[in-house]
Amino acid sequence: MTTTTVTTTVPTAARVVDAVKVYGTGDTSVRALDGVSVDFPVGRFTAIMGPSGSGKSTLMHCAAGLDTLTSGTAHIGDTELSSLDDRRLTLLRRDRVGFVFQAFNLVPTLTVAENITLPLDLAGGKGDREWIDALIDVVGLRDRLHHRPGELSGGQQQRVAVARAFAGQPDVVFADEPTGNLDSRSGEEVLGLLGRTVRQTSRTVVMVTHDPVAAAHADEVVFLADGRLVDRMAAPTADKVLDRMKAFEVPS
Ligand SMILES: Nc1ncnc2c1ncn2[C@@H]1O[C@H](COP(=O)(O)OP(=O)(O)OP(=O)(O)O)[C@@H](O)[C@H]1O
Repeated sequence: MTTTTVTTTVPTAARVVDAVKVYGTGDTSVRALDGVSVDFPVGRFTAIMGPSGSGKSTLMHCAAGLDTLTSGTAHIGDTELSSLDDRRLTLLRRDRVGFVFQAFNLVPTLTVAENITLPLDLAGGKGDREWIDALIDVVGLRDRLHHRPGELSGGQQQRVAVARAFAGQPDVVFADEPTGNLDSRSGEEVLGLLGRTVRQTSRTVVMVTHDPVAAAHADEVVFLADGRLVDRMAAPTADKVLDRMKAFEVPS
């Protein structure tokens, strides 16, 4: 009798391989990433954690094509980013990547509805109206569609930013400290929303955070220290993440 081993591999929405990023030259150079290989699977919510200066933002920026690696490769789906010229990289960021930043970055003169569809309007397309309609319900903003950002709470504004990030059905949404400007209750709402959007729509989120409570909303946490990937934790809880972070503080 023969046995067949079936291995199922989850496709990756984004990944970096042997990523090195050096800022500056000579004595003052900083090795912000020192040989990181990490993949962000499709349909998962991954948090990146680590002490201040460990390379979290650098990793996110390089993985998202906002910055370039010194060596190694960064991929969105099957596309290797360094193979793209500036124009194609801009199109890839526009069409296949969504962003949520700490500062909500909404356009104050546009309504909620207009802010959500802004990237699609700038791209000259209409997007998938059914998807956007469903998204408005996921983020709970149907009764605010004609309001302007200034008429919304911080948490509501970040929910608009989340809807905008997902509007074009990107391969991956990168969120950089998305709850950094929010009180804990609004932060919880936005994190719950990110988690729900991933689970209900099989989208992919990669989030940089300092906060163990925020990281606990993710499916998995990857830990950086001194520009290296040092650990991964599935099914995180705030306590487990906090314990792991405390270990970084122990002098070696
Ligand atoms: N543009 C830059 N020029 C020079 N050094 C930089 C630059 N950006 C980041 N660095 C350095 O690279 C290292 C990693 O920085 P990075 O911002 O990626 O870390 P981080 O983990 O996101 O930090 P934090 O949690 O404090 O935001 C740090 O030593 C930082 O000082």
